[in-house]
Amino acid sequence: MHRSESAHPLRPFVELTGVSHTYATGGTLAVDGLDIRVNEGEFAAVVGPSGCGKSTLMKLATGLQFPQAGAVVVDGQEVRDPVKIAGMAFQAPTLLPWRTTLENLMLPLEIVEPHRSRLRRNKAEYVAKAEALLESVGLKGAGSKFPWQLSGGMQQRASLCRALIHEPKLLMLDEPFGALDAFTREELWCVIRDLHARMAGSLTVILVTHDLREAVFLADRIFCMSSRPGKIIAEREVGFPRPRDLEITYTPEFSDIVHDLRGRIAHARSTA
Ligand SMILES: Nc1ncnc2c1ncn2[C@@H]1O[C@H](COP(=O)(O)OP(=O)(O)OP(=O)(O)O)[C@@H](O)[C@H]1O
Repeated sequence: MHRSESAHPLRPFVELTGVSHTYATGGTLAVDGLDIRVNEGEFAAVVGPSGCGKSTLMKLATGLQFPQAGAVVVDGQEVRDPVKIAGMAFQAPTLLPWRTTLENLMLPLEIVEPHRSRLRRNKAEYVAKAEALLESVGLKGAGSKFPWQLSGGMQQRASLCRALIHEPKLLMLDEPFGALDAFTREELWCVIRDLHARMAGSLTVILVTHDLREAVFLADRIFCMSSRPGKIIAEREVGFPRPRDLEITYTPEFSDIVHDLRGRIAHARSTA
């Protein structure tokens, strides 16, 4: 069933209202009058010209930066500290080279409560969970390897597992597949599609990407940002039913949406 047909009413999960943020270093006004609302369980994508403030939006939504104006609310709470219910994955997988893959996955559990207090007593249970996650992304048996023994695509899969190990309600993906070749990237689209589907409406995802095909394949809703200072200039629902197959990326309907988004970003760039 497509999410918009769900029997449950949509609940806003991430809400930024009238948000403006200037970085202290350099005094850059990164976003101004930014309004965005992502509903619980939704897969949202954010696209826009380079440097328009997409990563800033992610930092504001997760409490890594705080706005000078406007409100940031996640899961009904105003954001005042780093958001612990969020998992994050970035373009660089940022795995620690001196830890095995499994030990890298366990890292959030050493920090985030209630897992932190439970970890020592329930180690075997957590290790089993980490191994099951690795298996679900095609990395069965890779837990004992060090990150430098894995390919870039494998490292990014492991990094996705690390972002999910503490069962976050919110997954923030900032260009996670940007450094990968086209085939590996498409493989990972399917991995993330399946991870999101398995969470059955309990995992909200926000994906920042330059790849418009990626946004249209994965997202329920796409937000398009203006040039800096960034704000949302267009919002579009993607109605393809789920589960989606890579074949949809070759349909005229798919190309029409990509084309429309491309036009909006080109226009935003030219009016900067
Ligand atoms: N920590 C920081 N300190 C100072 N300025 C920053 C910082 N982070 C970002 N900026 C500035 O804020 C603006 C928006 O940056 P941001 O990284 O949010 O854009 P982006 O849309 O994610 O960029 P890209 O598409 O190139 O990844 C840029 O001008 C950038 O130089």
